[in-house]
Formats: sequence, C-alpha cells, structure tokens
Amino acid sequence: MPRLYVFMGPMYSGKTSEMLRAVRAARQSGAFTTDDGVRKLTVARSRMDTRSPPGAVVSRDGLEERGEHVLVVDSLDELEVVPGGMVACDEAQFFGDGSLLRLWERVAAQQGALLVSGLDRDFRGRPFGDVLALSRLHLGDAAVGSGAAGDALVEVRRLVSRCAVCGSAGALTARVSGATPAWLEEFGPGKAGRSPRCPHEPSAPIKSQQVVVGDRETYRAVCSQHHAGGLLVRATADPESPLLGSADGAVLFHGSGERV
Ligand SMILES: Nc1ncnc2c1ncn2[C@@H]1O[C@H](COP(=O)(O)OP(=O)(O)O)[C@@H](O)[C@H]1O
Ligand SMILES: Cc1cn([C@H]2C[C@H](O)[C@@H](COP(=O)(O)O)O2)c(=O)[nH]c1=O
Repeated sequence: MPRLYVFMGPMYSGKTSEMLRAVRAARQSGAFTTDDGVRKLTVARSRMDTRSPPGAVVSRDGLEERGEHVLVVDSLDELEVVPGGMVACDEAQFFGDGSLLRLWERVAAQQGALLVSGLDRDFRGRPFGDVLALSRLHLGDAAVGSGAAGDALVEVRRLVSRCAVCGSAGALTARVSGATPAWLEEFGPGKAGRSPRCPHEPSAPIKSQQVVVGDRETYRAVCSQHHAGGLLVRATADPESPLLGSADGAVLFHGSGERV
C-alpha cells in the first residue's frame, strides 16, 4: 500500500526532526536496506538549501541523515524510485516545479512510501511550493491523487512553533529585519505615544521575494495575531537576541511600526 506522511508547519516547529525520526525508525526496521545494489531509502533535499552541511540533512535538535543515500537535487524528477522504496524529502517547499506532486505519483505507483517535510506557507502566509497541495490530495480536491495514490495511507501533521512575540502557539513564519539606528532613535523603544509607520528602510532591508534562505537572523515563528502581514522589524542590532520561542526581551514591531 502506498504511504504518504507530510510534516508541515512554520519554521522551528520540528518538521525536519519528525521526518528524520521516522526515517531512522524505517532504516532500523531493516525494510529499506540496499538490496542487490538497489537503494531502497533515499533522503533528498533541495540545492536551494544552502544552510545544511553538504551531503547531509540535519535538524536543529541534532538529528541527521548522512551518507550515499542523501541526495541534493534541483528537482525531485532527478530521483529514481524503486518498488517498495522509501523517499524522504526535506525543505519540500523549494520544489515548486511540480516535481513533488509527480514524485508522489511515482512513489505511489511503486507501492512505496513518501515522507515530506516542508513549509506549507511562506512569510506572507501564501502557499509555498506544492506542500499544501500535496497535503490536500487525499481530500479529493485535485486531479492528482487518483490511481495508486488514491488508495494510499495518508498522514498529514501540521506542526506549530511558539510565537516569538507572545509565546503562544505559532503556526506562521514572519520575515524579520533590524531597524536603522536613526529609526530607533526617533521611534524605537521608550518613545511613548508615537505610532509611526515603519519606514521600511532597515539596515538590512526586508526582501519581498518568496525565497530567501535564512534562519534566526531572518525569520521568526509567530501566531496569526502577530503575523502582521509577514513583516516584522526588530529593534535590536543583535541577530542572536532572545526571540525564538519566547517573548522575553523580544522587541518586535508590526509592519505598521506599532510596538507589540
Ligand atoms: N536554535 C535552536 N537550537 C536548538 N534547538 C532548536 C532551536 N530552534 C528550535 N529548536 C528545536 O529543534 C526542533 C525543531 O528543529 P527542526 O526540526 O530543524 O525545525 P523545522 O524543520 O520545523 O524548521 C524543535 O524540537 C525545537 O525545540
Ligand atoms: C518563511 C520563508 C522561509 N524561507 C526559507 C528560510 C529557510 O531557508 C527555509 C525554511 O527552513 P526550515 O527548515 O523550515 O527552518 O525556507 C523562504 O525562502 N521564504 C519564506 O517565506
């Protein structure tokens, strides 16, 4: 029976970690060991992801897959799919060329298993690549998902992180940039009674394109109340300031410039 497992959600929610845990369990079961030179387990990630060490997929909490079965590709069409094999795909949002959906069809046709870890939405809250579409196939709202895939076991887990502003559950990701000293001087913390519009002239301007590879210096998980259209200006020059998963000490501004 074909099997599809999707781990989606915002950054820092444990998507990669959960996927690697599942890959490890599958590997330890012995069901996917290379047989007669046929590789039964493949872990793939996008070449766009320049943060991970070469030839490896790693999670923030220290899990990793490394070895010949880890492939870095431009498109998932490059992957070979074998009967009964397992393919795990990290950073799946970067495969917006349709190859993620095609991969699922190919894996399902071979009665295999596909594990997917990826952002369902970009910083503005818009669908990112085909992760959301894949997660919905079994609901029958798309043409793909018929045939072998139509009979698949499907498990979709939407994980959440913690809002960097208020500490409650955060299912979205916002893009952050530091404010200029001049802006802070005029409108920053302690300047009560003012509600200026953010000048959007931070020292590192907030980029508007969908793909900007980055980590804590650029992104925070947030709840829907503090998503603010996906743009946050941080009033501190320290990219390592304590923002992740805690409201303590975090000085964040809505895109409108209002302190939150
Ligand atoms: N800066 C960090 N340092 C260490 N662990 C972290 C950090 N940020 C998040 N984590 C932990 O790592 C896990 C999430 O990491 P990961 O799976 O790589 O996230 P995702 O793939 O969703 O972006 C969570 O268990 C979280 O508690
Ligand atoms: C929200 C958002 C994220 N990205 C990039 C930033 C990171 O390189 C990855 C996500 O990594 P993670 O393993 O989920 O932490 O995606 C982007 O390019 N555009 C966005 O809008």
